[in-house]
Parts: sequence; C-alpha cells; structure tokens
Amino acid sequence: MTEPTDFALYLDFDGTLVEIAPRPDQVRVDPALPGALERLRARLGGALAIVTGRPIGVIDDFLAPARFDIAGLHGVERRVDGVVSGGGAADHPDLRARIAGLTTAVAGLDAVLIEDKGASVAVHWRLATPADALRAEEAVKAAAAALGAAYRLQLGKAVGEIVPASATKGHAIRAFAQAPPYAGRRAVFLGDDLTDEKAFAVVNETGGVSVRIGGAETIATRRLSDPEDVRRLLYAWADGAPIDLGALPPA
Ligand SMILES: O=P(O)(O)OC[C@H]1O[C@H](O[C@H]2O[C@H](CO)[C@@H](O)[C@H](O)[C@H]2O)[C@H](O)[C@@H](O)[C@@H]1O
Repeated sequence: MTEPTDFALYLDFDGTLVEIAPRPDQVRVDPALPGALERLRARLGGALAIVTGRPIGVIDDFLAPARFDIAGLHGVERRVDGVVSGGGAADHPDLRARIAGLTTAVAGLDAVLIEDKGASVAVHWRLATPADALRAEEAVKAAAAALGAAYRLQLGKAVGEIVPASATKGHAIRAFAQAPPYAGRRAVFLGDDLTDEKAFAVVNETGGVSVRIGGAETIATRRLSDPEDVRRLLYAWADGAPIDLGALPPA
C-alpha cells in the first residue's frame, strides 16, 4: 500500500479527467468531480495539482467553485496556494503579432478553430475535413517556425499549439516539487496526450509513477483506459479506499 502523504498527484484535464469533446467549450465535467478532487487533496495533505494546456481561468470555470493549484498553458503559467506566476500575454509581443496572421491564414478553412490563450495559441481541426485539417496543421507549423527558437509547436489531439519554448509540463512538475506540500514526495502524473509525455519523462527520471490514459504508445509505465476509469479510481481514493500505486495496470 502507498501512504497518501508519500506522493504528490498531478492530473491532466482534457482526455484524463473529462472526455474529449468536439469543441473545447463543449467539455462536460462530471458533477461529482470537483468535490472528489477536493476530498482527495485533503487526504494527500494538499499535494494535488492540475497540469494542463488550458488557461488557469478556464479550469477554474470548469471546476467551480473548487480551486486547485494549477500549471496552465502546458506549464507557462502556474498557481500555487492562490499565487499566480507566468502566463502574461503582454510578455509575448511576437506571438501576439503572429496570431493575427495565423487567424487570417485559417479563416477560409471550414470548422477550423483558433483558441487564443494569450501566451499561447491553439489551432483545432477536430471538426474539419482531412484536407482542411492538413492545411490548418501546415499553417500552425509555419507560424511556429517563423517565431524561431523562443517558441515551440506542441501537437496534440486534432490540435497544433504554439507555446513559449521554455515551458513544458515536465518543467511544471519540477517547479511544484520545489516547495511544500509537493517537495520530497514521489510524483504521480496521469495524462493522455503528447504534451503529457514530457511530464512522464520527468516523473520516470525522478522515480515517480507515470500513467497514460488510452491506448497510444507511451513512455509511461502504467495505463488506464479512459477518463471514466480515471474518475472511478480517484473517487475511490477520495472516499478513503486503500491506495496501491503498484497495482495500477502496466502500460
Ligand atoms: O493538457 P490538457 O488538459 O489535456 O489540454 C490539452 C488541450 O485540450 C483541449 O483540446 C483538446 O480537448 C478538446 C475538448 O475535448 C478537443 O475538442 C480538442 O480536439 C483537443 O485537442 C484544449 O482546447 C487545449 O487548449 C488544450 O491545450
């Protein structure tokens, strides 16, 4: 068995806590989720954080009225104990200027969506035809390349995002681990997408437990099948079930 105060729990949002939806604003949050995460956080002595590509404010809206420690925008911004750092759009004038051109470049593509997150931008093609999806991907790749080394392209599920290069979910987990209540605990991270592989690398390196959601190839050592599977596990832990990290299915 694992003592709840021996590990810190880091949770991705889309595709991990909630099912993937056709559009970013159509995600449905299980009504029991925010309360269960609050109970689980209490059981872990506070060491529970969301690590997501979404902005912090969007996660707050989805999980309201609960508030959690969060790394947003793939690690560009972070909130710990109510204090926010990073993520200011004004710090990214080159990106801001490039988003205008990118918006124009994809404007004629049916069902391609731009999600402007301030210090990052996502181009979504989940609802587009294969031809338009390809054009959208080319447009976001070209915009990322034009921005140079200060930015990177983060591909994901029917999405391409431009993110400040200095930030990844792996950096975010290392940053959480610098201070209480996260410091000195094994990191446990659950995620479902390519951006999460960067967090798995850090978790594996530091002797933690990495859990990939879904069937894709991964460097994670453990696997759960889908967000429903994740919620079932977290709800049981929240309600006092024994925690056995070693019993999680291998990837
Ligand atoms: O790190 P995450 O919490 O997993 O966030 C990654 C991105 O998730 C969102 O896009 C994805 O989910 C949408 C809703 O299910 C879906 O429509 C889209 O196709 C997916 O790529 C979100 O919109 C992005 O901002 C996040 O970076």
